[in-house]
Amino acid sequence: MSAQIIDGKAIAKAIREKTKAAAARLRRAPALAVVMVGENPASAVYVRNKVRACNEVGITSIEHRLPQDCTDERLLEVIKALNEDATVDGILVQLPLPEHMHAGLILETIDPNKDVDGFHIYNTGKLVTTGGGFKPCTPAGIIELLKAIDYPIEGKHAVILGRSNIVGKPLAMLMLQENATVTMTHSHTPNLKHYTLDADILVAAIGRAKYVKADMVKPGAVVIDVGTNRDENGKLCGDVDTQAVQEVAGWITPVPGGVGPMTIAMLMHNTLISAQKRQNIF
Ligand SMILES: NC(=O)C1=CN([C@@H]2O[C@H](COP(=O)(O)OP(=O)(O)OC[C@H]3O[C@@H](n4cnc5c(N)ncnc54)[C@H](OP(=O)(O)O)[C@@H]3O)[C@@H](O)[C@H]2O)C=CC1
Ligand SMILES: Nc1nc(=O)c2c([nH]1)NC[C@@H]1CN(c3ccc(C(=O)N[C@@H](CCC(=O)O)C(=O)O)cc3)C=[N+]21
Ligand SMILES: [Mg+2]
Repeated sequence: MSAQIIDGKAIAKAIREKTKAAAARLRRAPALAVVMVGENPASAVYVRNKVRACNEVGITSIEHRLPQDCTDERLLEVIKALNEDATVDGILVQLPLPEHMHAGLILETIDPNKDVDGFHIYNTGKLVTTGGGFKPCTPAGIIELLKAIDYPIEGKHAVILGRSNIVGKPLAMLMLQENATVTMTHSHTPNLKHYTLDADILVAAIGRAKYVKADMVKPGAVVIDVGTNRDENGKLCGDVDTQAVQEVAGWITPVPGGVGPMTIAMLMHNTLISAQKRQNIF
């Protein structure tokens, strides 16, 4: 048996095209401010990909680069100015921030109505209660991938490896909304395999290269690989041992070309929604 590959690149492209068409109907192009502090090389790649997507979709991108030794106060000034700038629809502060800064505090100063990452506690609160806020891009992109392959989430057992605030936890909430039965696991979970072998949908978001092996996966399962790691040869790889697992799984996302492009497509989508709201489209 060999899994079908979920083509995140193609699905993301379709979302960007829809976003582009809708953005062109606005009075003013949506604008996204991307703030990057320091010189993290991985962050630089993602920021470049985000700016490229903005250009393609017709979103104005505003890049702010601050030095590694930037203070919380300086970054807060930049965010305050962006909050007050009526032409800015989305604000994204690239994570991780340097060690000496207080990321939690900083994220709470972004105007929740411009928080297109969906990381502010206001949007987190909406996510767990009524819905309607900005949904974090990676989890939202994963739900879109499952919809694109017409996979019925309702009643399925979704097992999530990793409980970060940006992937694992918000994804659990979205899966619950879709009526999955959700199991969250983390580094203190004993006998992980016990859970993964029962998963209809297995999501790996732990940051460990090729950690998920074929003997951990139920035959026919949908395997979603969020990991963005480097293998022993410095090559980009996921949290899943793709080559082995694709012999067991029913569906699998590749790295690159799976979840990563969806994260960026959903960021474009969220920025569009923000601009539409600001321009009273709905
Ligand atoms: N493609 C994309 O768009 C994105 C990719 N990523 C990638 O996804 C990966 C995860 O990132 P992120 O969500 O930020 O996670 P973090 O690095 O913040 O946290 C990792 C999580 O995995 C858990 N964990 C670590 N080892 C194990 C293990 N052996 N078994 C079970 N759980 C484990 C940790 O548990 P504990 O809480 O107990 O420490 C923690 O909850 C990274 O590779 C990152 O680069 C991230 C965001 C977007
Ligand atoms: N405020 C904030 N928001 C984020 O959304 C955010 C963040 N900080 N910090 C880091 C993580 C990680 N992340 C990725 C985005 C795109 C790819 C992506 O495009 N991946 C490509 C490959 C890219 C490459 O070649 O390295 C792919 O999988 O095909 C990966 C990872 C967003 N994150
Ligand atoms: Mg990917």
